[in-house]
Amino acid sequence: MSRPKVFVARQIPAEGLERILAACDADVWPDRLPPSPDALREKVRDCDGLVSLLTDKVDAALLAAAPRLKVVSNFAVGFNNVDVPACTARGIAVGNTPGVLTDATADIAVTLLLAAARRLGESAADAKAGRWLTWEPLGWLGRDLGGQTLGIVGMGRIGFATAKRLHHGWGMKVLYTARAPKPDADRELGARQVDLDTLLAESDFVSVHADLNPTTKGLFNEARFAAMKPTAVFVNTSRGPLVDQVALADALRKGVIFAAGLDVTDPEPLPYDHELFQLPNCVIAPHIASATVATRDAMARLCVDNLLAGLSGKRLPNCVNPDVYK
Ligand SMILES: NC(=O)C1=CN([C@@H]2O[C@H](COP(=O)(O)OP(=O)(O)OC[C@H]3O[C@@H](n4cnc5c(N)ncnc54)[C@H](OP(=O)(O)O)[C@@H]3O)[C@@H](O)[C@H]2O)C=CC1
Ligand SMILES: O=CC(=O)O
Repeated sequence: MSRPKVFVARQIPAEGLERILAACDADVWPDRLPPSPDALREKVRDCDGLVSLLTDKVDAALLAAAPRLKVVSNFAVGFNNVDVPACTARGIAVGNTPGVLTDATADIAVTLLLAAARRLGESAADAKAGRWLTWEPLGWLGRDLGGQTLGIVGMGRIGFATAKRLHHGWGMKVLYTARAPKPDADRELGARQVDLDTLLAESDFVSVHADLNPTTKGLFNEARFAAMKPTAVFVNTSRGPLVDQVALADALRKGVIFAAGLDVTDPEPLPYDHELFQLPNCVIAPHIASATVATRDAMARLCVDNLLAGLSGKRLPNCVNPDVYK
């Protein structure tokens, strides 16, 4: 029997790649930069399976070019790069990698929150550039976390893990928005579900963890930043398009909010001359929240489990479109 044909859209950790190569006829994109849409379409033409990354758009045009495709295994928990309804309509199962990156991502949310609150990016840059003149009582004053109010927008896995760290570690009070109540968060953290207006008005720190979907796209606009405290710190580790970046830059420049920490932007990479990079009260990481050795290994395991299950006609262990089995 012939082996399934698979395109792997980038190098992934070796353990995962070895399992794919052992079971499939696999073509692995060798470059550091992603394949262009045209190259991706060409590569999947006769493939049964695709390992995609969040930088690869899996849309109707791609699916039309891949008549044999049975499974798309996304190497990420977020799957906004995949047109899931189009995959379902074609009977293509879509997999993602939830859970194994929750802790690493929550760690970066807390890191950015601290860095923004304590002006770490700005002060470290000043020190490196020769602007560390002396110890100053009024130099680089930031904001304390202890006992402050944290607003979690999207109390899913990563939102909960972030809230746990900040509640248990810094005694923060937790407010959250969610589409359904989260009894675990209420019980374990004494968290309170509120509407977004209340969260923005009452929170000292706002951390965004909702996935990118039609209800969250552009959620953080001029009015939402204006509704926050002038002392507020805003953190986004979810997806760039949840934020209107012109409005964010304005809010940071005018002191509408105190500071921001971002792991995600729109576009990615953010051009190095973008205004957000020029603002001293904005800390930007290049989408590194899941970037630990152990986390990327674990993501590779889940991703390959999904791929191999889909190729053999089995239910994916982590399937984002279970309707495909109806
Ligand atoms: N920076 C990085 O490297 C990483 C980024 N991410 C991003 O983080 C996101 C979250 O991941 P994860 O926590 O595992 O996913 P989850 O699905 O567990 O959490 C997302 C939560 O957002 C909620 N939500 C969706 N829309 C809204 C809304 N309009 N208002 C309030 N809440 C809403 C969902 O509610 P409901 O329960 O009702 O669906 C869900 O609870 C990913 O989708 C991805 O975009 C993830 C990993 C790494
Ligand atoms: O952004 C990363 C993800 O896994 O989603």
